[in-house]
Amino acid sequence: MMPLPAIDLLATAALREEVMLTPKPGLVDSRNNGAHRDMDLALFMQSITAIAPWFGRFAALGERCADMPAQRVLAEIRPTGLACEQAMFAATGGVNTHKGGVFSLGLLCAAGGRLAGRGQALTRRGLCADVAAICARLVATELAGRRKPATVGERLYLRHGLTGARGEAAGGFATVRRYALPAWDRLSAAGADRETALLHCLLVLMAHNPDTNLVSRGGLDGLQFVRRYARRLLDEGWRPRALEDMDRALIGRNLSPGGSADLLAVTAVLARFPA
Ligand SMILES: CC(C)(COP(=O)(O)OP(=O)(O)OC[C@H]1O[C@@H](n2cnc3c(N)ncnc32)[C@H](O[C@H]2O[C@H](COP(=O)(O)OP(=O)(O)OP(=O)(O)O)[C@@H](O)[C@H]2O)[C@@H]1O)[C@@H](O)C(=O)NCCC(=O)NCCS
Ligand SMILES: Nc1ncnc2[nH]cnc12
Repeated sequence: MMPLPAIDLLATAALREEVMLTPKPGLVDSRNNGAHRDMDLALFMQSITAIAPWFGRFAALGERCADMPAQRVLAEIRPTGLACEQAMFAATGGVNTHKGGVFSLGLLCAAGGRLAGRGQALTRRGLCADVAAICARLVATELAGRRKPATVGERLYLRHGLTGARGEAAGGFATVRRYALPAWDRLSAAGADRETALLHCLLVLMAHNPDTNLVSRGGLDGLQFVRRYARRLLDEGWRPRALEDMDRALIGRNLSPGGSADLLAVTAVLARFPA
């Protein structure tokens, strides 16, 4: 059994694999820029190159915080997260390519460092439980307690009660664990190729994930449109051509499921580990 690459290398590889996966409805890929005027494949690759070294820092920080109570860890790693975000913005000329990806995958790398620091094997359950413990108070402290929203996510919480990336992390990536990973395991066991399994997982995520990007661009109707479309393809079966049709439909509505794209990268990392 080959030893697993370190979780920080898996996170970087997952971001590259996600953006190269094609055809992804509404998202940047090797075929087009989806519903985006301000970013393309080259910019995403520049963003990933800038972010990559920071995943190792998250993991090293996690190892140093291995014995710290989980609820204190976020304050320890947030400055690194914000610095990583700044490195991303410097590389992209201020375009938000991976803000959510930095948050979700940074937490996963920090959790991996904490488990390793405690001499524990990295498992899907252990990684997700530690992320949930680190983020347990995040929604209450950063969303519920805020009156003046500073970001899209905070505005959508006040307006619709959507918790976005924070809620997904506080739930230990529940959408990934309940829907995407079972789909991945089922397709992999059935012999599906990796690209087909990833595209299927993206549809599963789009069908279930309350993606704040979709709501900020198209309101709750936009989110519902994408969820229903994804569920129909999952029910009827899909071919790449059907995804190209869905891509045209989302572009026509300026809809981009960026949150689900991030969770696909989270799925690709967790899929490497035993349950
Ligand atoms: C904790 C923060 C990251 C929270 O930020 P915010 O208050 O903005 O909260 P969210 O709305 O939750 O959005 C953050 C990004 O997370 C992705 N996302 C959205 N919904 C979900 C979900 N349900 N589950 C998981 N992830 C979700 C999404 O990111 C992706 O989409 C962005 C690109 O799409 P685009 O439409 O282009 O976005 P914009 O440019 O903003 O819109 P346009 O102008 O183009 O129309 C890209 O970010 C993808 O990654 C959401 O955007 C933050 O406050 C924070 O703390 N950051 C610091 C990092 C940190 O703390 N790290 C510490 C842990 S190591
Ligand atoms: N491929 C992609 N296109 C648009 N937004 C994204 N956010 C993360 N991955 C993305």
